[in-house]
Amino acid sequence: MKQNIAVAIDGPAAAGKSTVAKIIAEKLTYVYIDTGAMYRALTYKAIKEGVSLEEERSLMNLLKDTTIDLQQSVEGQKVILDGEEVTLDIRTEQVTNQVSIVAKHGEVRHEMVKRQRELALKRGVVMDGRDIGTHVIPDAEVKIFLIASVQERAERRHKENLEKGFSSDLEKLKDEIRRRDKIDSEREVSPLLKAEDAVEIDTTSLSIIEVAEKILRVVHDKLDRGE
Ligand SMILES: Nc1ncnc2c1ncn2[C@@H]1O[C@H](COP(=O)(O)OP(=O)(O)O)[C@@H](O)[C@H]1O
Ligand SMILES: Nc1ccn([C@@H]2O[C@H](COP(=O)(O)OP(=O)(O)O)[C@@H](O)[C@H]2O)c(=O)n1
Repeated sequence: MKQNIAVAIDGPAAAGKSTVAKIIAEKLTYVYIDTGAMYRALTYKAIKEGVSLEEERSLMNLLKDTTIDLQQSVEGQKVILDGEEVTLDIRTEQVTNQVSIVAKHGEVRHEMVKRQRELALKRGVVMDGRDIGTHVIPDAEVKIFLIASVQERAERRHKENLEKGFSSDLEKLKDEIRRRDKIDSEREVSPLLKAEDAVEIDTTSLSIIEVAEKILRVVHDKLDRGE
């Protein structure tokens, strides 16, 4: 029976992917890989170095000299950019609102996908993003597509912001989520899409634990069948 499989979790912004991916990885003692953090890290560096986010060539020049490490720690996943921790820096509104522009570029995606596939090679991974089931690990044993209404997703982010002591505007969050979903879904290269063989879960009226339990059930069914 296969014990180390790949679990791919995709879906739009703030659907709950990273929250449940971390829980699933912990329960299975798998490695959690946040692919969004990789696009965010490149976006952060490009903004800091004044590189145009629209210019694919310049971004590729930057990316080829960039290391992005995802480290597991007791406090959660740390994102290390060129040896410096940027875990919190890549979550600012400025990065969030521009990351989808960087993620549109085909060559950037090609390089990121190459790095992500290397991380998934050994299996025993839970990877979340937008194109994991369709493109990064098309042969993932379990594929999940999480969705929730825009209202619910914006409310979740709003609550999260307020809890962190950040200022937050619900209407603005709704607009930003809609805008990012649109760019991610309409881009030419590996857009946000449910894989044909993915299990879709609408998390709008489900708790975090309920979502995690549903996914774990799919994983255990797969492991029990030994496929
Ligand atoms: N099922 C759920 N019910 C309520 N809140 C949730 C649920 N899933 C996630 N959240 C909260 O919503 C916010 C966004 O979740 P996150 O995992 O960051 O989404 P994503 O990785 O898809 O962008 C977080 O504050 C998280 O705690
Ligand atoms: N596999 C992935 C992961 C993220 N991304 C891009 O990176 C952005 C940030 O991803 P994220 O997972 O950190 O976003 P949140 O949903 O957590 O806000 C997305 O909006 C996409 O533009 C992508 O294109 N492909």
